[in-house]
Amino acid sequence: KAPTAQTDPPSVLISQLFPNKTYPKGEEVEYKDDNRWRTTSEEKRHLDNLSMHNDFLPDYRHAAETHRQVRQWAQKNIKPGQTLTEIANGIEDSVRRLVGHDGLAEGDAIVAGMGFPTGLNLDHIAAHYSPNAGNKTVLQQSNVMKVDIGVHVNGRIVDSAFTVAFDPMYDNLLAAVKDATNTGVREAGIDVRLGELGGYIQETMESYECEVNGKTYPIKSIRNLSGHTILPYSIHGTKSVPIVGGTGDMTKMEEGDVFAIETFGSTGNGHVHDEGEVSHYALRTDAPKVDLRLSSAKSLLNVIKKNFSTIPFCRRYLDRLGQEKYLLGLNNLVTQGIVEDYPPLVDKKGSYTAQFEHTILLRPTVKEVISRGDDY
Ligand SMILES: O=S(=O)(c1cccs1)N(Cc1ccc(F)cc1)Cc1ncn[nH]1
Ligand SMILES: [Mn+2]
Ligand SMILES: [Mn+2]
Ligand SMILES: [Mn+2]
Repeated sequence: KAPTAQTDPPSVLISQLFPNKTYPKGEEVEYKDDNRWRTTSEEKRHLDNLSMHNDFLPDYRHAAETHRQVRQWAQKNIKPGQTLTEIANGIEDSVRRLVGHDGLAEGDAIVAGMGFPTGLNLDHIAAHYSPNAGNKTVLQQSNVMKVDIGVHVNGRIVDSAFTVAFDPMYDNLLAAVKDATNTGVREAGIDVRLGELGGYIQETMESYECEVNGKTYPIKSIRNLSGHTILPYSIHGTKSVPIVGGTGDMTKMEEGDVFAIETFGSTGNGHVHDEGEVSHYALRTDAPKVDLRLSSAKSLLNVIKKNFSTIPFCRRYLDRLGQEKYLLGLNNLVTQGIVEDYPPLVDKKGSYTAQFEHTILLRPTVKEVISRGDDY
C-alpha cells in the first residue's frame, strides 16, 4: 500500500504523496488595481489553462512541495555543533530522495534534483557559499546562517531561502528581512516597475534596527544584491529586482515572468564583494564554441553537460560523480568563459546578514507564490 505520509527524516517520494500530479498550489494572490480584472477574465483564464502554460505548473508545484518538506525538516534538525558538510548533505540527500533520482534519465533532459548548490552562508557571508570537500566548519550558537535551497523538476527551478539563528538577539534582523521580502512579494505584479519595488523593499527593511552584542545597528538593504527572473534551466534570467530605491529601473514585470524575490539585510556596509574559495559554478547559456587544448577540461565539460546542463553545480557534486583532480580543468573552463564561477558574496568581516527568498509566478490570472509555506 502506497505511503500517505512523509517520514522523519523525509524519504517518501512527493509524487507518491500526490498521485496524478495533484501537487498543492502555492499561495494565489489577486493582482491589484489596474490588473484586478485578470482574476475573472475569460481570455486570461483560458490562457492560464492552455497546455503550454499548464504543463510546467505541476513541475513548479512538485519542486515547491519538495522544497517545503525538506526545509521544514532542516529547520527542525539544524543545530550548533553540526558541520556545514553534514547539513548540506542532509538537505541534498533529502531533496534527491523526495524528488526522484538525480541526474539524467537515459537520453532525456535531466529529470529532477538540486536546482543549485545548497547555500549555507554564515554571518557576513550573504550568498553563494557551499562547503567544498574537506570543509570542517562547525555551525556555532552565535552564527546567523542563510540557507538557500534550489529544487528543480524538468528544469523548473524553485529558489527559496530562509535564515537560521539560535541567539534571540538577531530576532529584529531576521524580522526586518522577512518583512522586506514579504513587501516585495506583496507589491510584485504585472506592469509593476522593478525600481519601484526596490524602493518599497528598502523602506520596509530600513525601518528596523537591531542590537547585537550590546551595540545598536540600523539594518541596511544590501544595495548590490537583487532578486531575479528564473528561466527553464537558468537560475538568473534577464531582469533583476533591486532591493534599494533610486535605481530608476523602469523595466516592468510581465505576464508569464517567474521571479525570485529575495532581500538581504546587513549590520555592515550594506554592500557585498566577491571573496573566498569558489564552490558555485554553472555552464554559461551563451558559452562560446572553443576548441579546448586541455583534455581534462574537455572530459570535464562533457560531465557537466551530461549531469547539469546549465543548472548550477558545486565541487561536491563533481566529487559525488567520482570526478577527481578536476580543479585545473574547471578553472580552465572558467577562464575560457565556458563555465561561470560564482564566488562567495560577503559584507565586511564582523557584520551579520540575513536573507529570505520566495519564487513567484506571474500567471495570466493570479500571482502564485509557489514556495510559500506555513513557515515563511
Ligand atoms: O546572485 S545571482 O547570481 C543573481 C542575482 C540577480 C541576477 S543574477 N543569483 C543567481 C544564482 C547564481 C548561482 C547559483 F548557484 C544560484 C543562483 C541569485 C541567487 N543566488 C542564490 N539564490 N539566488
Ligand atoms: Mn536563492
Ligand atoms: Mn535567487
Ligand atoms: Mn566570474
